[in-house]
Amino acid sequence: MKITRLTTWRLPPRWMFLKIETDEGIVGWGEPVIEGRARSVEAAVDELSEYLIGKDPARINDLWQLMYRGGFYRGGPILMSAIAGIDQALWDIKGKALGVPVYQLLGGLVRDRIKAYSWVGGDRPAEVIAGINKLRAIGFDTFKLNGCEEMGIIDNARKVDAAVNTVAEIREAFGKDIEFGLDFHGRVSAPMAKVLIKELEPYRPLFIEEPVLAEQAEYYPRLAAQTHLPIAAGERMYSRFDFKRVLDAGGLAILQPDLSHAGGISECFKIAGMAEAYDVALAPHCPLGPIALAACLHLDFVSRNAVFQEQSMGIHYNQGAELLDYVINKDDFSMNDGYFNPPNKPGLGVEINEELVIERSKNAPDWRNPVWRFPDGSVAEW
Ligand SMILES: O=C(O)[C@H](O)[C@@H](O)[C@@H](O)[C@H](O)CO
Ligand SMILES: [Mg+2]
Repeated sequence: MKITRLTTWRLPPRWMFLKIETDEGIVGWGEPVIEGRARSVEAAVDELSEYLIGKDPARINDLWQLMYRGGFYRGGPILMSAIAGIDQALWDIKGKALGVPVYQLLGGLVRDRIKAYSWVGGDRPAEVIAGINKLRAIGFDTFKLNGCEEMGIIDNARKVDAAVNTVAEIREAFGKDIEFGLDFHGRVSAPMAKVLIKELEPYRPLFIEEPVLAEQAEYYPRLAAQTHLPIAAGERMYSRFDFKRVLDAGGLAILQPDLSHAGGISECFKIAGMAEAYDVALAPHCPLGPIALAACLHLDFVSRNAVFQEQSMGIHYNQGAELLDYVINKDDFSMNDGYFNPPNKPGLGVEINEELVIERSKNAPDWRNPVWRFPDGSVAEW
């Protein structure tokens, strides 16, 4: 079999789908994208296609190494997201050619279902509580919300109290009937993370995500030493070589590689094994679309240390399209009691409505995240 063509479509809400065609008619789908830099990743996929056209798609390991090492420069969000989407599509082709779901090619099921969690948008306590109630009604009992709004490098007690108050009101409203992670979203400096985490301890959130930015990873062990709360990070790390440093340094209880940013299934499968060796849990990051989610699920179903799976149904970013809008076999992604079942169809198990993809790509938004500024005019982390 030979790869004949790679085609990308940027799509609402902020996704990009890749189709890889072969001379035997088998097609693979992937989701290479960096939210807000879709056109850069699209250009990277086009450049990498020079290594792929005419090659055997079954040789995923060799093609991965060629894309990663062949261009001298490597790593980072753009190149690793392009490689990630291509890798997903190659695994899709391999599974379809052999007539088995990708998880079978990675050793088979390690569990029968995987718990899902859902984002709850909004920053006012009342909005968050209303959002949780809506999602509980469809079976979720585990959530993630922003831990705070923008936070100055050294900020005041009122800002800290506002963040803590939202959490206090959630616990007040739901007690321990629900669990929630708090995503600091990299908005918080190391000094303020110490203060915020201390004040949040009594409310026992399930985890604190990106308490500081990945480029401040040396603070993860220091923050972990001061708190009992599990610390999670990984969406802005892009390869085994990024993750090996944080695993060696310690401090992270949960790794959150994104299968559309960290080199795809091949790379994240290795990262999952590295994490298990350090007794670190795996919770793949996935605020994106259905192909990215399917790739995560295949990894969840072969990784004993996978604990819960992010998915974007109802996420505040999905303006203009919802998680399963482009999927024909929607039922395969329905949840029971807040759990996903294994994707059992050959390949990734996602049947894409290509006609709709082509149609909706005609007016794809060029999504950008908001740029926040402090009252003094300086740029704040979003
Ligand atoms: O945990 C999450 O889902 C992420 O922090 C998410 O909010 C961001 O990755 C967002 O997609 C960036 O545009
Ligand atoms: Mg996050």
